[in-house]
Amino acid sequence: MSQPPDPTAVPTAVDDCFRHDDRVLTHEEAVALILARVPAVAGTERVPVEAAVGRVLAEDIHAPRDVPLTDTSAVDGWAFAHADYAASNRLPVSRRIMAGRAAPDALATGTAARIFTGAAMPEGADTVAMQEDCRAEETADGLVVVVPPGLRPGANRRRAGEDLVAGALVARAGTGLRPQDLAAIGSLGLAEISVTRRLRVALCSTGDEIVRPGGPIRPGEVYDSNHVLLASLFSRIDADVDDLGILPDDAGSVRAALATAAASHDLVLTSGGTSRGEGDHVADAVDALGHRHLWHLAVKPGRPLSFGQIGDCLFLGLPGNPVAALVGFLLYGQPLLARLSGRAWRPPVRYPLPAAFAIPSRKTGRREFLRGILITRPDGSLAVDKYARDGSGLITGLRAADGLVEIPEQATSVVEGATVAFIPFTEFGLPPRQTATD
Ligand SMILES: Nc1nc2c(c(=O)[nH]1)N[C@H]1C(S)=C(S)[C@@H](COP(=O)(O)OP(=O)(O)OC[C@H]3O[C@@H](n4cnc5c(N)ncnc54)[C@H](O)[C@@H]3O)O[C@H]1N2
Ligand code: MOO
Repeated sequence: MSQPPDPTAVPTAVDDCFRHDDRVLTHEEAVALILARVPAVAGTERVPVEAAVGRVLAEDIHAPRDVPLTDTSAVDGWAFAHADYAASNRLPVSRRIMAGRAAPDALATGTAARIFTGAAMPEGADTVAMQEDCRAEETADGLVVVVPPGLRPGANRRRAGEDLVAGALVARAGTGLRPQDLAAIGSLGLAEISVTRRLRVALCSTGDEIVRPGGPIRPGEVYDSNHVLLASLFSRIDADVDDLGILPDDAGSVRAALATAAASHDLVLTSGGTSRGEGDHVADAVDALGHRHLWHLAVKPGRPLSFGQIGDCLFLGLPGNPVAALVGFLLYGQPLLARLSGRAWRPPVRYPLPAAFAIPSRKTGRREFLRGILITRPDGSLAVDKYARDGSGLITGLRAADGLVEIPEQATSVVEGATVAFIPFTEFGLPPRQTATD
């Protein structure tokens, strides 16, 4: 059993008010502690805008000009001054304006311009009629367009700057860049932006019983599914990941591996070896080399999750049970990684849904995250069921689930039909379930 660390070993940068040596933290306390403790890495780099998805913006971006640059037509049709149309809905066509041409001269009063989607509106025109609604007539004096009544002033016109106004703050430093953010930045004409540097993460599994897939397995051994899980999660995250392999249940080896890893990484992430078994040396190694800021949560699964630091390198120790490893990563690893990469973080959205299950009685005092399966009821409304078996070793339940159902600490039971909080896995950036069923 690990002892609380010597307070004198606390790094000077660490604020002692966050020490929680002698009690189990709640979910909220643990997230708050992680957010308070984790500094953003220093260092930025410039990258092409189209290669920046998932990166964290390191500069504020202002619009250097209006988008769109000028008033443009939103449809193929005819452009005119609404005042002229109000006087007569038969307008001689005086010109033709294609998209991509320089801003045309002012439109002659009392006439219409043939115009196409995206073309700059001529000065004097403020309204566009869709071609499907109009009739073009050849007359002795040339082409005339007959526009139906009822068009409001400004119809089918896109205003200059209606998407982004020159000078506006388009994206703040700390934004996690999505394709639509990059489209906005591209619309400003920027080809490169500054982003925070990629994180350096070391990943390792622990335990003498763990073996890597691809080789033989003997009785008592377990294939290293957590490595597959975590490596896959990191493939979607802006980080360079080093695989440290499997640490044996040997105190000296674990300590040496963690010390070496901490010297060259921003984060060491382990799975297994966090609880109090005799072969569980990870926590002791972190205590000896650095400091644990939290261990033991009033949360199921994930109770023995630990978080700390070795020098400037952060440490997150996920429990070995695969369900606890994933839930721990999503609930605590994600805010940690967000903060470390300088990205703004918000708690995942909880959707209130009726429970399609019941829990007649439960142990209070800990928050529980169940595997939740969305179901559509006969009346078409949504509800959430729970995966039938709660075991923390069941990867099957993680695969069947669409997300997590959060049961609060004080709940003594859950009644079928009661509203529960459902967090879709998509809230954590995971893809939706797409299991082939036939
Ligand atoms: N006496 C107590 N025993 C346990 C406690 C406790 O508080 N007191 N907590 C239980 C809980 S909750 C969990 S979760 C586990 C976590 O234990 P560890 O983090 O120390 O993990 P291990 O003991 O190494 O392994 C637990 C379980 O997970 C399997 N495992 C481990 N690594 C992997 C991997 N890379 N891939 C797949 N599966 C893995 C391992 O074989 C074990 O079955 O402790 C409880 N016990
Ligand atoms: O983290 Mo353990 O059950 O809570 O698997």
